[in-house]
Amino acid sequence: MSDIKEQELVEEQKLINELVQMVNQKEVKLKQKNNKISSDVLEIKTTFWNDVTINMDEPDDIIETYYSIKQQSQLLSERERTRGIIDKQLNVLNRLKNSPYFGRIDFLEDGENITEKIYIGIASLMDKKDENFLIYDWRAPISSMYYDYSPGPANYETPSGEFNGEIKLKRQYIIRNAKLKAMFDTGVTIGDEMLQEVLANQADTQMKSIVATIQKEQNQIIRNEKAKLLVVQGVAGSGKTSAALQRVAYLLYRYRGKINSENIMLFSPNTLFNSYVATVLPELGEENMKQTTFQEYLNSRIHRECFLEDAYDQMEYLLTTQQDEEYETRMESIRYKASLEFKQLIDQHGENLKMEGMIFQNVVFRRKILVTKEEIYQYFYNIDPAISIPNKIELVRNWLMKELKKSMKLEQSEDWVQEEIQYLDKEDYLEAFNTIEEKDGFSKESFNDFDREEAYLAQMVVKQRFKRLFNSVKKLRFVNLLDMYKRIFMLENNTLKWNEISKFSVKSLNDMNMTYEDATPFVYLQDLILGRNSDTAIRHVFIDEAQDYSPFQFSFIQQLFPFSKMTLLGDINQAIYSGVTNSETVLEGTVSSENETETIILTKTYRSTKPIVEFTRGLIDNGEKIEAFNRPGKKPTLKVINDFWELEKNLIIKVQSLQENGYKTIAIICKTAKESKMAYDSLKNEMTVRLIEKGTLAYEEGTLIIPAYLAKGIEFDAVIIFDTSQYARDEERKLFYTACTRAMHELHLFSIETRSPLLKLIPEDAFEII
Ligand SMILES: Nc1ncnc2c1ncn2[C@@H]1O[C@H](COP(=O)(O)OP(=O)(O)OP(=O)(O)O)[C@@H](O)[C@H]1O
Repeated sequence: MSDIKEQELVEEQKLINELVQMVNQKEVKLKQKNNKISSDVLEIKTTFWNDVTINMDEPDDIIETYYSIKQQSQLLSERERTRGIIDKQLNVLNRLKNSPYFGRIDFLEDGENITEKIYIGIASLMDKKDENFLIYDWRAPISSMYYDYSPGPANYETPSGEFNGEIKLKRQYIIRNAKLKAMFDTGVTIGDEMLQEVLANQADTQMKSIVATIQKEQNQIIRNEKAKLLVVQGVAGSGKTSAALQRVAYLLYRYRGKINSENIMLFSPNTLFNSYVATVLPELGEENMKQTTFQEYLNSRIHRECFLEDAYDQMEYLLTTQQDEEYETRMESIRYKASLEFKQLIDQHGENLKMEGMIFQNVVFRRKILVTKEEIYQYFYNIDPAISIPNKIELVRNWLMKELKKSMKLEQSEDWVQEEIQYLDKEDYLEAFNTIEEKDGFSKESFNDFDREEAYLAQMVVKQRFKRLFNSVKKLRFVNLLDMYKRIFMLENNTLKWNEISKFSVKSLNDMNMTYEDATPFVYLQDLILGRNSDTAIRHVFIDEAQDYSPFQFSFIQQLFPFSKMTLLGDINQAIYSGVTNSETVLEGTVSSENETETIILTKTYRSTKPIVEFTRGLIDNGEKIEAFNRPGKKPTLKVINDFWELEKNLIIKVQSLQENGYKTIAIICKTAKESKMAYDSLKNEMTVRLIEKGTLAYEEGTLIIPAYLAKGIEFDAVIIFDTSQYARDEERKLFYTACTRAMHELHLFSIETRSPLLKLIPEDAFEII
């Protein structure tokens, strides 16, 4: 490093020290404020009832009491809220102490003669008087130039207008524990050196934030404010998930006061992924958005109708049951149920139901039909046809509740009630006695009292027994949704193989099995009939791994969040479901027809070393378009062995050598859960290894065995493909690609007897045969 740089290093370190000192001072002040608030909170809590005037004598007094309590509790919650904000600020200061900034641009604004040094960090820091920025938050408008421009002319937009000027210098820093470790002056993009440094690190069981090295095209995703629907199509490892999470942080900053983390929802591929990304936002001083998987959502909406197959079991079926005689029909069925045509058919069914065809269930109590389904049908269709189906259902419910109350009265004189009364506890009798006494006192004629007590007990017994029935009417269980869903398969339809699809669907529903492909259409019909369950509080929905959503599912999600903007992130080459079934995904065509849609394409990949990218790109169409980040590494290896036992031996040796090389997260990726379990059973006594299954919530460092479809979205230092010969069909190419692209530093493939025919797609010199 030149002398000037040495001098600059000294100056930068001096600045860091000053900033840390400033942060320390702010921290002390904030802590004092926090202590004061904590003692306030404690005091309010201990004196709460002393400071409240309670007087219940007159209505006016009651109102006054109410307001007095309300005032005190508001005071308490306001203090607690402030304490929460301070805790968050302390958390951010703590991070700034470790690394106050990571970037700098020297910007000369047009018309000015002083070049301003703009330091950029994970949060803003003001000077003592709170007048000037010492550090700018990476999300501030001015910071956008750091990501968008190289030295030279540049501009940035603020709500009050555009500012032009020139970037004289762009610099990046690596600061750890307040010590400057490295510093780079960068050119066109956020420097290669810095990225090299970051990407050479080991994979983590938790994703990291990328704010210091966001690339220009990723920045476009993060800061996009205009698109109602933003579609990001990016190759494996191009930073889609990273961009999504930094975008959440950006939106929380940009719309502070208007939206908070509760107004943002992320649909992620599985629960393992949820925990993988959980630390990114807190690392940036923000709270996590709401997060769910589509599967969890469906589970919450389908209660007791059927046994619901999940997406993972569907995948297992698709990958392991090709010889099943119904396999082809099911494929057709999956394809059709993914389409918007099927949605239209359900809409048509919904229209028909306005005039006829609703199916109800008898309301039954102790095997006695209280209201027949025909009576409910009559009542339903006697209501004004102009009223919507959900509103009519509401009216039916109210009517049924009244009918139940009538039946409850009649039931009290039935013999079974008398019988049950005899088995009541002493406590129940006492309760009856007390209630009657409290109500209007006992009379002198004890005989009459006895009758009253009996009547009360009868009422109590019947009420108790009717509770479940009331509850089920309240929950609209009298509507037979499942049968109405089955009816759809009796409608006329020109779809190819409709008869076969219908027969197959009805058969499995009759067996009380609901396939995954039926789940969304079923919930959609349910919403048409019972009323839509939309979430109007959500302002922004993110769908990661969007390639695995069908057009039907996407359209359904859009209706669930009517006031929300959407960001879809996906990679058509990782469309493992549609790859196997050849069904449409939302990323193909459907979304581009939406209004106010913007599409951003990412072709550069950051996860894997260059040799790994050169190997994996062979597996996909147009793979040559993928740009690898120039990170050196070893070529992937392939070893073909004779049998399972030899494979076991080889795996043990391979894992050992990877561990010796210092790799901490090593994944043995299998094609299915079945294969994973088999691999686990054979290896668990030979090494420390963990099996990842569909319900696994988190994983730790070490060696794990995982089915390819659960490894989606996450990454590992080294990946071992258990047996490539299992990926024999072209339909499994995307799954194979997804599995191989999980590797950051090393990729090793094994095959029993023969190698996968898919390997023919890869140039021989892209891997080493050992
Ligand atoms: N600008 C960046 N700076 C540093 N690291 C980055 C950057 N962009 C992406 N990465 C890293 O590249 C890896 C892949 O990123 P990410 O998981 O977000 O990609 P993805 O497109 O969602 O991948 P996939 O579709 O394969 O799941 C991560 O380790 C991430 O930290």
